[in-house]
Amino acid sequence: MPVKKIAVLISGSGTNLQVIIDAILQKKLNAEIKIVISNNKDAYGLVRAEKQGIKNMFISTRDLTCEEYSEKLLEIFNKEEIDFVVLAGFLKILSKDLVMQYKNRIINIHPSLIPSFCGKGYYGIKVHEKAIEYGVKVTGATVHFVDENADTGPIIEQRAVDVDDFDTAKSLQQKVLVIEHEILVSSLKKLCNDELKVIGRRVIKKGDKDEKSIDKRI
Ligand SMILES: Nc1nc2c(c(=O)[nH]1)N[C@@H](CN(C=O)c1ccc(C(=O)N[C@@H](CCC(=O)O)C(=O)O)cc1)CN2
Ligand SMILES: NCC(=O)N[C@@H]1O[C@H](COP(=O)([O-])[O-])[C@@H](O)[C@H]1O
Repeated sequence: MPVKKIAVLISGSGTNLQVIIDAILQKKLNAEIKIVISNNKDAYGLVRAEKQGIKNMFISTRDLTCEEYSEKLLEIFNKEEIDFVVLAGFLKILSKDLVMQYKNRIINIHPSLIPSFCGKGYYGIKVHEKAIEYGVKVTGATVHFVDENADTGPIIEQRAVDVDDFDTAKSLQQKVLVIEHEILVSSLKKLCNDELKVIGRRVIKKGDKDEKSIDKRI
C-alpha cells in the first residue's frame, strides 16, 4: 500500500503532532507528513516540525473568513497531493466546501467524550473546565471525521479516563492528553491502512465479521 501523504494542522504546542512524527519514525504509521500548517505563528508545533525537517508554514486566519482561509488550505492540500488531513489542536472551523472535497479524509482529536463538552467555544482547557464544573466522573478523548459543523462528524475512536475528586482542569487535561496521543495514532493507522468504513454515522473496521449485518441495520 502506498505511503499516505498527510497534512497536520495545529494552533499550539503540537504534542499530538509529535506523537505522529514519532510513530512514523518508529515505522508504526504508513504515512509521510508533507506539511504542517499553523494559524498561530508562535505555535511550538512549528518548531517541532522544523526540528524534524518537515515543511511547515504559518497561515494567518486573522481578517479572513472561514471560506477564505479554507480556500488557501485547499490550494496547499491539492499542490502537496494530500491524502489525509489531521486537525491536531487546530482551533479554526473549516468550511463546508473544504470538508466536502475532503469527505471522510479529515480527522480531528477532541479532548472529551463527544457529544459531551464539544462544539463551538469548546477547545483547549475550556473543555476540561466545563467537565470539572459539571462534575462528571468520567471524561476522555475522541477522534472523529470532520464534517461541516464543529465536532459532529462520525466517531472513529474514543477512550475514557476517570475524573478523581482532586482533579483540576489542568490535571485532567494532562490525563486526557495521554489518551489523545494513543487514540490519535491508533485511528490514523487504521485510516492510512484503509481499514475504516463509514456507514451513516457509524465508523466500522473493514472486514469486521458483522460488517454485512451492520450494513443492513443502517
Ligand atoms: N468543519 C469543522 N472544522 C473544525 C472541526 C470540526 O469538527 N469541523 N474541529 C475543530 C477542532 N475543535 C474541536 O475539536 C474546535 C476548535 C475550535 C472551536 C472554536 O470554537 N473556535 C473559536 C475560535 C478559537 C480561536 O480562534 O482561538 C471559533 O471558531 O469561534 C471549536 C471546536 C477544528 N475545525
Ligand atoms: N476542540 C479542539 C481541541 O480542544 N483540541 C485540543 O487542543 C490540544 C492541542 O494540544 P497539542 O497542541 O499539544 O497537540 C489537544 O488537547 C486537543 O485535544
